[in-house]
Amino acid sequence: MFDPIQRKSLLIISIALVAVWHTYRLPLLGLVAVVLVLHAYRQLQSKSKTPASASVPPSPRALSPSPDAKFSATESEPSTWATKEIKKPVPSVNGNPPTVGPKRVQGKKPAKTIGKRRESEEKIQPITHIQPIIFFASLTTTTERYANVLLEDLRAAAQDQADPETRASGLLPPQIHDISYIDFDDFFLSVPKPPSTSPGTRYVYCILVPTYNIDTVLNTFLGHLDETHNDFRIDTAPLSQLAGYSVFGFGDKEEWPTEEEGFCTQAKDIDRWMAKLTGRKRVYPLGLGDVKSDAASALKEWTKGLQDIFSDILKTGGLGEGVEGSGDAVESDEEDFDENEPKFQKDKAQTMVDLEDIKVNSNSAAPVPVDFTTVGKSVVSEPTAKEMVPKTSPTYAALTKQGYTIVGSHSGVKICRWTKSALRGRGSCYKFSFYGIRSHLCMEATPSLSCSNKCIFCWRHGTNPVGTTWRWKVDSPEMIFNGVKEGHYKKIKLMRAVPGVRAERFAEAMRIRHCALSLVGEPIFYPHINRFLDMLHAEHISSFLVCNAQHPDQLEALKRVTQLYVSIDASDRESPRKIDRPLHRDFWERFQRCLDILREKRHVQRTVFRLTLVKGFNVDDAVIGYANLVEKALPCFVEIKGVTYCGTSTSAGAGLTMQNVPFYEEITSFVVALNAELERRGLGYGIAAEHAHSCCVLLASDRFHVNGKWHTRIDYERFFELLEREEADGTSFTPEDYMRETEEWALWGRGGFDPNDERVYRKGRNKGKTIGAAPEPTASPAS
Ligand SMILES: Cc1cc2nc3c(=O)[nH]c(=O)nc-3n(C[C@H](O)[C@H](O)[C@H](O)COP(=O)(O)O)c2cc1C
Ligand code: SF4
Repeated sequence: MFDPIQRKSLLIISIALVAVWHTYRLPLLGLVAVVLVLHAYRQLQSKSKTPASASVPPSPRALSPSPDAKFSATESEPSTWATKEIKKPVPSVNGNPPTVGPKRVQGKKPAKTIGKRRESEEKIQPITHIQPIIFFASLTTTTERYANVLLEDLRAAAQDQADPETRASGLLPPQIHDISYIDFDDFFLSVPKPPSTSPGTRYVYCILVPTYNIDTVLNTFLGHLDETHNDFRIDTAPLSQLAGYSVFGFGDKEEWPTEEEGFCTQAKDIDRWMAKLTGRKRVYPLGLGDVKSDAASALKEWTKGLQDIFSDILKTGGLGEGVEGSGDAVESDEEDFDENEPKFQKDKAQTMVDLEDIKVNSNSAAPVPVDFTTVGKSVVSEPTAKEMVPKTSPTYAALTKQGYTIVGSHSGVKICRWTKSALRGRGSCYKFSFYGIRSHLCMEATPSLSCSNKCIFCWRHGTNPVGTTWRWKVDSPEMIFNGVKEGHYKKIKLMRAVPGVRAERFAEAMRIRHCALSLVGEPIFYPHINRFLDMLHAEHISSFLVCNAQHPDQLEALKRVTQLYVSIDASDRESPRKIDRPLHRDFWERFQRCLDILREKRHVQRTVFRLTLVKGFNVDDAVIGYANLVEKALPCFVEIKGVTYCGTSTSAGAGLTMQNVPFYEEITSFVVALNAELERRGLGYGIAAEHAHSCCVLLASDRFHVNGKWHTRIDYERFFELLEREEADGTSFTPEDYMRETEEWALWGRGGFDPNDERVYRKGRNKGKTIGAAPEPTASPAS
């Protein structure tokens, strides 16, 4: 067959192959083994998926006779997209809806990227129309009745917008569905597609439900939501294409007085599941109505809030950034949106820059130093003056990172943790117990981020500018006033998506009632503070102004405020050096002059000493010293509060640790001793109220003890009436003219927690120890 030459060639090739084999056989065998193992592994894996899918919990509707799922998880085509007629509920034996079937998920497993794809689709397709869809469940027709009221209201709102000019966008007439008669998969497994003629239409689910502690369709519905979220084959947020959702619950407070006892629990659960399924698209907070009292009015308010949000969405094309809520059905109520949590602390060391430390470019015109403590009333901003907090400065970055909204160049606003707490029905700050300030109606702001002290316990220290003179550009009070309000409302609006926010409180919060001028810095540092106060009062916003007793001229010139505070952190000349670390060399003289001014003002303004006790610094043997100060200024009130530990390097550098935070028992012992000393001197004070949660106690002058009762609260409307009368005809008034009786629960010995609020204990805290326990080691001083 082969000639000798060919045979020889073949032999050489064979020998060469054998040689190659011997050289490379080990790596080759290894490669083959790896390929075989990988193949076997894949086979095994695909087999093991079958039992896993079988382990998905059976649908609660598994016994239902109608198994026709209309949509697969990847394709959603509504079968009945026209408004459905409401069918009368047909009572069922076990409450299960007769028409709904087991969830059938067809096709491939939708990858989690579907959500992302949808998001990108959303971006491409701007929202032009909002289509509200009302879902309700009702066994004894109450909720159905209210659902029809909502239907009419939304229909009227859509009608109002039916202007030919605005037809290109707007609110569409609502649709309504009885939860008992829909196929859940049509609406709660995926979102109906917008009509092809109007691809910018997006749906908002408005869900109205009662609560039943017996088995009803609501259990089935909740089961579906749970199952949809937990079905591994379905995107965890398959309803994220909605423009949003909101839930309103009806319950009976006579039988289930509190949420802990079961009031509206199923509405709360549905709200949480919907947060998960929509990817946290709660457009408006959960509304709750008691069918025996306020259901109609609460629903009206909720409806109005919804309509406002619809307008916002149509204007802005979406929900905005929102405040993240976990939406976790179980855990979300545990969330703490405390921006003041020490989570920022670790970055502080890097961002600690005092404005004084920032070098001014030597080529630029240096700001003209104006000694603000001697400056005349009409301050004109130097054209060459620098901005106090320029947008490019590290101070700006640090403050905004901490949640401040910087307004103009030297003012700021921030919503405090108590405002958030009150929005969630969890209690207000101590100023509610003592003076009736409801925290969700309170704006915390300052027209001057600069301060003339460097207090060791100021948790903002290092991020706020300091200085003894105003040498910056001055913004107009109008600009500051409008800016802080806008900043505040924007922050409040972001709270609407936070789990647990109450619809009624959210609605109330959209009208500021109080302004705590105490955020950071020194408000009377601002040259136009009086004009700023006029603006607050003109809108019936009460003013609580805190100053640090370092600016006597400004204090003297200050017009009426609702309540005037002076921070007192030391009882003798030496302590302030260690605690407040004032920048003024004549700080003690300034302080003494401020006390004299306060004494003069005490029959015109409500004057308050705020004592912050720092164990080891200003508590021991300080009672006599503080009593001397009280005797000098005779303030209307003395607030005594334990320092809150902030853990900054500044405080640590000053030797402040958790050991310096006094226990509540230590505060109360101090208060009792101070009170005894004031009594011994015949000054006429008594212990009026307490807020144990904030480690705060209130001593009050007997002027506010009338007919055997403390009157530490404020009648705000009366204050504004008197103020307007004074402005009109010069009739002066005194602090006693607008006092109100203190609530029983706030009195000394009662703890000071409003029984109408929900008490939330942090994990691991002993409920029984709250009164008399150490304060939370957070960096959030109630201002
Ligand atoms: C058997 C029964 C159980 C109820 N359970 C609760 C409950 O746990 N929590 C609650 O807030 N209200 C509860 N309610 C009150 C109803 O939620 C309330 O009456 C509601 O308006 C009923 O709405 P509907 O007429 O639309 O069915 C219950 C009522 C009944 C009759
Ligand atoms: S802590 Fe201060 S800012 Fe916050 S609610 Fe109370 S008074 Fe207002």
